[in-house]
Amino acid sequence: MADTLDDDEIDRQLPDGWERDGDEIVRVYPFDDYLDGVTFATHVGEVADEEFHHPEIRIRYDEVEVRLTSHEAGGITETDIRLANLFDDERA
Ligand SMILES: C[C@H](O)[C@H](O)[C@H]1CNC2=NC(N)=NC(=O)C2=N1
Repeated sequence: MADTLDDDEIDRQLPDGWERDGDEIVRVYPFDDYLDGVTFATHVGEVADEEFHHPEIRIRYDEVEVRLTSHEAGGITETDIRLANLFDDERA
């Protein structure tokens, strides 16, 4: 099981655009078109399933919110940081 990161490690490793919210990291991705957000959410889901590490995804009419935490570890781990970067690549 992965070890959780401490506060300093999280602050140092959090990718640009992501914020910490308790035991989760979160990013909101804006979209002009609702279906572009839906497509992005699908790509996030595909990456998550490939990596077997699953975020919470909330699709709103003009944005998609993605939340990551490592449930089994009980906090934020390197896996969450890695997935955050992978999701950002899907947006690029
Ligand atoms: C049983 C447990 O859900 C699985 O081992 C995997 C699936 N996806 C997961 N996703 C996340 N975010 N955290 C986990 O600990 C996790 N565990």
